[in-house]
Order: sequence, then structure tokens, then C-alpha cells
Amino acid sequence: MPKTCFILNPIAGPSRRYDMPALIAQHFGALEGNYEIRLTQAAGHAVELARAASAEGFEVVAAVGGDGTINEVGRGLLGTAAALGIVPQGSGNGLARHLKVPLGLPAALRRLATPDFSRMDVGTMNGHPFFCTAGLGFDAHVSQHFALAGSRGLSTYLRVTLREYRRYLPVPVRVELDGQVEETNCYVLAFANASQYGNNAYIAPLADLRDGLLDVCLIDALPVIRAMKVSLGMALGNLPQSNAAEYFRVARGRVTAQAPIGFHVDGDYLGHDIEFVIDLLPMALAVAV
Ligand SMILES: Nc1ncnc2c1ncn2[C@@H]1O[C@H](COP(=O)(O)OP(=O)(O)OP(=O)(O)O)[C@@H](O)[C@H]1O
Repeated sequence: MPKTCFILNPIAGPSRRYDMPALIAQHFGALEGNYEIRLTQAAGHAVELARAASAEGFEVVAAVGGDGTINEVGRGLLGTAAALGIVPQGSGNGLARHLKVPLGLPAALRRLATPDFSRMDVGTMNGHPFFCTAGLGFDAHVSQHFALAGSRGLSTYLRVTLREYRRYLPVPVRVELDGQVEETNCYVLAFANASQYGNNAYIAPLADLRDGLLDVCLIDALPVIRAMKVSLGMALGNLPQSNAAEYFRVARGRVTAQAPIGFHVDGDYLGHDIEFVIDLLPMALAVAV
């Protein structure tokens, strides 16, 4: 069993049904004194906690939460010797699902007790690291409004998505992908390191965490029939085979928008901007899953 520090986000995911410390003790009890649980106190805190845990010599620093918590822990671990572990406790759990981490808690903890160590690519958008997906447009707009909704969970997410769909307009953009230039509209421009947003919504089902490339999904407009095709394609994992979205596979990108456009990394809305630089750090993060 590697020396493991659990970083627990108490607000991630649906309501908590488990006594997490007791459950962790059940599986890591043999490691008495060799594992620790630390709770985040605010957004951003997990970055510091992860960096400190690595400096203290923990071999695995496990994010107990969803993709936002993983993003913070992963950022704290970049450039350190510790590996990212995952105990899926988020609403969507995109990276955990991609990596086939068991979603049930006992199974996830059992797996984390004897993990396989490997490495994965890390994307950056305007310098912000992302591990699962980042994007501009409607998905970021939904993240922004979801954060303001006052409640979390899948039903809130779907309600916000439907409401904002009626209001959202695409923005004209100039997209440069590995030197190829396209003038288009951006309804959604997603950069996927992993295959899904979470909840098995496959925005880029062929994305590979270890290929040194990002899968790019461009949707320039989303009238109702196409929205239905996109939703179905994401659910079935065959969006690239439909004619509802364009796909590219690149190491870097640059986007210039004609008006400020919202962006997210790993599902967290970060703001609006007009210039975006997207890059990839090959195999930059150690993972223990
Ligand atoms: N103690 C805390 N209080 C308030 N917010 C926190 C705290 N700790 C972490 N956060 C923030 O909670 C947000 C949501 O966490 P996370 O993304 O892990 O859960 P989720 O949104 O339910 O799951 P997913 O991203 O998989 O859908 C993160 O953006 C993180 O910054």
C-alpha cells in the first residue's frame, strides 16, 4: 500500500451518504499512521493541500470529489513526485469514468490500496491546466449558470442546460489548430484530453490520455434537430460519426473570438476572454488508479 493522503471536498457531488473517514479506515487501516485525510475549506484549497502532501512524502494524493477537485489536486501535484489517486465523489466524475475507476466507494478504495502507476497528458487553456476537458462556448456558459443555480446534481444541470439553450448565441471565431486556420462560429469548442464531460456524456469518445494530443470538437451552431443529434451522439458515444460536429486531433490551438466568450476547465467556469491559447504537457502527471 502506498503512503496515501486523501483530500476530501465536502461539497462535491450529490448529498453524502457515507462516513468517509470510517470507510477509508476500513480499507487503509493496515496503514495506520501511513495515511491521512484532509478536508478542503474553500475552492482552491486542494491545490495547496496536494502540494504540501507531496512535499511531506505521500506517494499518492487522492482527490475525493469530482473533476473540479481532481483539477485542484492535479495542479498541486504537477512537477512533484506524487501520483494522483481518485475516489469518485463528484456529480459527473468524467476523468474517473474515463480511467475506469470504480464508482462504488468500497471498490474504489480497494483499488486505490493497490494501484497501478502510470502517467497521463495534461492540457492547458490560457495557462490553466486541465486533466479531463476544457472548452469555450455553451458548455462554459452552462458551467457558469450551474454554479449560480443554488443546488447541484444532474437534475439541476439538465434544467440549467435547457433554460440556457433557449438564450445562447454562437460567437464568430478564428480557430488555429496545429497551424490550420478556420473562420467559423463557436457554439461549442471543446478540447478533450479525456473522452467525456462526466455522466457518460462523450464529447470526444476517441480521446486518449496518453497520445500527446487533444481531441477537438467544434459545433458551430445548434438548432433543435442538431441539438437532439448531439445529445444522442454524446450519450451513445458516436458523435464523431454523426454530421453534427467537426473533429480534429491536435497538440496546440489558438482561438480569437470577435466578442468575449466564456471558458471552463474541467467543468469549472473561469471567466470570459477573446484570446485563447491551448497547449499540451505530454505525460506531465503521475496517476495511481
Ligand atoms: N470546502 C469547499 N467549499 C466550497 N467549495 C469547495 C470546497 N472544496 C472544493 N470546492 C470547490 O467545489 C467545486 C466542485 O467540486 P467538484 O467539481 O469536485 O464536484 P462536482 O462538481 O460535484 O463533480 P464533477 O466536477 O465531477 O461534476 C470545485 O470547483 C472546488 O473548487
